[in-house]
Amino acid sequence: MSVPIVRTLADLRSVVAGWRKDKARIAVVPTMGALHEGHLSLVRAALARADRVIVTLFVNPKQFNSAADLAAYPRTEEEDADKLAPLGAHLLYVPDGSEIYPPGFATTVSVTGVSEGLCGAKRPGHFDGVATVVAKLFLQTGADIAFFGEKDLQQLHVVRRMASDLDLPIEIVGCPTVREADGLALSSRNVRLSAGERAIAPKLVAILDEAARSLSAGAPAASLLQAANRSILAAGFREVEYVELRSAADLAPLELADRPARLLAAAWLGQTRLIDNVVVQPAAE
Ligand SMILES: Nc1ncnc2c1ncn2[C@@H]1O[C@H](COP(=O)(O)OP(=O)(O)OP(=O)(O)O)[C@@H](O)[C@H]1O
Ligand SMILES: CC(C)(CO)[C@@H](O)C(=O)[O-]
Ligand code: BAL
Repeated sequence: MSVPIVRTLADLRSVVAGWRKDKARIAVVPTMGALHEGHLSLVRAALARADRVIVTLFVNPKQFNSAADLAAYPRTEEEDADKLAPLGAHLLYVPDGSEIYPPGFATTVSVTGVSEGLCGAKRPGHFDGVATVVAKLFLQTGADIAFFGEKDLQQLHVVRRMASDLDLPIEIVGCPTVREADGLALSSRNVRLSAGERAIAPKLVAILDEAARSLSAGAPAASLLQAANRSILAAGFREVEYVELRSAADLAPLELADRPARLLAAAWLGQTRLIDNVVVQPAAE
């Protein structure tokens, strides 16, 4: 069994119209391909909540911050389709670039507030690119429910805000981060890590986990986050972009883990930028 692939909006709409006649509940799982177990976990979650699951594969130029990163982004469409088929995903939508950004395209969806800070501060325009393409994918698929990974936690919050602000009739579901046995969060860009870098990479989450435990024990964030920053550099990362404690509800900055929180970080390992985040249990009163 293979998964059917459609490349045009007209074909997508004709498939979806048939499903709608049957009153099917439709899910979408947006991706940029190079699928791994993290993506597949989203597809499984979608299959459990919907009658039909569309996986989208579009390497969105508007969300990249460098031409080199865009050019180097892994593209493995055939293998991706092979991975999806046994799961039972119903459709792979691989839009031609002109289906997403036709000539003259001039609209940007821009979410303020939650897009600012963290990755938003380091990747100017990134979340505008994400919000714009996700809005289009929601409208093109007409899905009832969409699945996103918590590995990209700020992205999940941006998408939730966008869907709510624009009254898009779609439920947004966040799914837990899938990790390698040593803790490293699965990510399509991990293939770029050298063997030496791969050995260092899981130290990011280990340092975050240890800091999260101290925060849950009531330690104030400021000095702890500085120490975590130094530990990440000492582990062999080249640069730390941020290590921040944020409220789990809305990603507002926190100085103490006095409510459910997340500890988020982004750091460069050689030429690869890794992001991760961990749950921080609130400190007891
Ligand atoms: N390890 C993971 N666990 C759960 N979901 C994940 C994981 N990695 C990615 N996802 C989710 O898969 C969806 C598509 O992400 P994307 O295609 O960008 O993959 P990626 O691995 O995050 O790649 P990269 O960050 O290198 O671009 C997003 O909702 C993302 O949060
Ligand atoms: C949501 C997304 C598919 C939009 O291009 C991308 O940002 C991603 O893969 O996380
Ligand atoms: N997973 C988020 C996509 C990006 O880094 O552009």
